[in-house]
Amino acid sequence: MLTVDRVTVTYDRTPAVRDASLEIADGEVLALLGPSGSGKSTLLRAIAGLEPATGAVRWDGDDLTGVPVHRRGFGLVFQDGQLFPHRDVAGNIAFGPRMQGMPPADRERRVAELLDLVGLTGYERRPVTELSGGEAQRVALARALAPRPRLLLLDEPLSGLDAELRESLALDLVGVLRRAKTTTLLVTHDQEEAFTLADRLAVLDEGSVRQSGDVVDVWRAPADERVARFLGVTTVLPGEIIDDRVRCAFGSADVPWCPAVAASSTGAASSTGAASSTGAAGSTGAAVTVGLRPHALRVAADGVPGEVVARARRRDHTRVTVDVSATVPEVSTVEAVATMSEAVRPGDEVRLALDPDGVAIVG
Ligand SMILES: Nc1ncnc2c1ncn2[C@@H]1O[C@H](COP(=O)(O)OP(=O)(O)OP(=O)(O)O)[C@@H](O)[C@H]1O
Repeated sequence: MLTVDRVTVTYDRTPAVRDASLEIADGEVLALLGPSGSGKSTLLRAIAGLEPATGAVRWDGDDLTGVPVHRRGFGLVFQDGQLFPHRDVAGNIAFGPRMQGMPPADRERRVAELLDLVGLTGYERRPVTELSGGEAQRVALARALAPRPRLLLLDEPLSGLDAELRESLALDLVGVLRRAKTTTLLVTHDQEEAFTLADRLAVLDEGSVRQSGDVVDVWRAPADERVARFLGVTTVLPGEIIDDRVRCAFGSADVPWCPAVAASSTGAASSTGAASSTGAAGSTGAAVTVGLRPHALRVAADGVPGEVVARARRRDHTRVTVDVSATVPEVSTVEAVATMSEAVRPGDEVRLALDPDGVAIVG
């Protein structure tokens, strides 16, 4: 298990990482997510031993302060793979095992095993200068995994690739990490990548870890508005928990996962009701802050009325900005979605229905 205990990294007296603490259990993938400049790479480099830091980095309780990079047993993959250009694919992958003193026949077997794992069987003799960007990143991953690191550190491993390749390689990477069962820290600024690959998330902002936890828990219950907005929430408004449901100006939704649901329960068994009825007699409403992602508000036949002020086509839906100030004065405009087939234009009157899937409870 990796333990990062109050790590601080300072450049020219300005802390780039402040008092950061996190843990990664064996076999788990943790995504370190945060905006550009939030300190993600700096923290990864401190864990690797590439950056002087205060605080402690421990593996299974052993303090690694003073342990040089190559003796930590960690594998590293950066954005641009950084393969050895003068070695072929096999030469790159066999490098770590050779340094560990593995005999040639075993090395050859290990190289073949890893090429199979990353889907590049038969690539042994290819010069790395002739690989595509995606192939090069696969080789970089195979090279990092070859010495069987106890921790894999991935710093934006897919961000140099185009969108389509990125998406397919992210799915491949999930398979590779699951099969290799390697404990992994993944640095990314891309939420989708974090969601595809990680078991847990840590959100870094201005050098501090704002929140960490199970991916879905953090997604549904961001710790504050800043984290919520970073995780795709575009509308924040007041709400109330009544029974198992959250109610806000756009309607109500089942949120059985919300801690405030348990807190507001009067103890009476409350089955998950069907309709958005008002609270049962005796139930008390607990005030909460509701966060809505664009897909929480869908253009529909019924719902809160508003006027479309902007529209942008996306790959699989249409994103609309809707002025709802006449009906929901606390939020003047909201981001919402329409299907591709709905011909929605600026100036159109639409209605917005609440989709529970895009609802978060903030704080
Ligand atoms: N070697 C350095 N010397 C001085 N300042 C640095 C150095 N490396 C990083 N910084 C500063 O530390 C802060 C955190 O940088 P870092 O690269 O860790 O952020 P990041 O979250 O990884 O960003 P990005 O997603 O853009 O890569 C930034 O303000 C950056 O300018």
